Amino acid sequence: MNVAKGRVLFRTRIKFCGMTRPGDIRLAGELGADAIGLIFAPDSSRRIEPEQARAMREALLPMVDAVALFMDNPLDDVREVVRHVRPNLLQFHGSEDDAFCRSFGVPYIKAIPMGDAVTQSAMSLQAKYPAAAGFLFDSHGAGGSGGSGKTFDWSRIPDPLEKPFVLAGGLTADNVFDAILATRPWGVDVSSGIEAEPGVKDGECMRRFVEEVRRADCHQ
Ligand SMILES: O=C(O)c1ccccc1NCC(=O)[C@H](O)[C@H](O)COP(=O)(O)O
Repeated sequence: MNVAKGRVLFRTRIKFCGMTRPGDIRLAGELGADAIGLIFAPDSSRRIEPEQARAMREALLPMVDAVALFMDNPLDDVREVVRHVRPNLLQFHGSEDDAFCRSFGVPYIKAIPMGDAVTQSAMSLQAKYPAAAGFLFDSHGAGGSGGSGKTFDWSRIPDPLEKPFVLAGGLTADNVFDAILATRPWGVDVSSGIEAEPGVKDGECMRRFVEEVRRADCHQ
């Protein structure tokens, strides 16, 4: 049991992002991932179309969430995905404001860029996104894409946060143990670190990643 900053954390959630193949989605569930990310950001090399996503959603095992990821997509894009894919959670990675993100009637998390010299305080983030279910701290700079495979300085994560946060950016089986002990996140998110190539996941990397998260959770 991890107690960090007065919070009792029993299990670090795992999101495998940038899934493009049904077999990878099924394996993610079998290995113990809590969520899979489907990317609809216009310029992503991992982008899929709503029709593909709908079929892939059927590969999801019970009790595994589908997260739909957007980056300044038009309103109708998001509406189409919400209607046809029925995601459990939305992730907004661009300049979307709280009113836009909350308007779809689905819980959302907001990606926060940590690649710039200055980051926002916990208080300002919570004031800016009052309806967010949580934040995802990632290594991109303002306006940048995710899925970079690069880490950021984990000591810069705003604290104290009232909302749960997910740590992302360059995580792998080789650094996720240290990342969890350093930041005690609600969850961890990975894309490049479990891939053979963009969008093509590697089962052994996925398995090792989950194993290392579990090892961190058992660490006193
Ligand atoms: O992954 C992408 O291709 C992507 C493109 C544009 C906006 C966001 C994107 N991904 C966001 C994610 O949540 C990634 O999982 C996150 O950035 C971590 O990626 P990685 O550093 O490759 O593990």
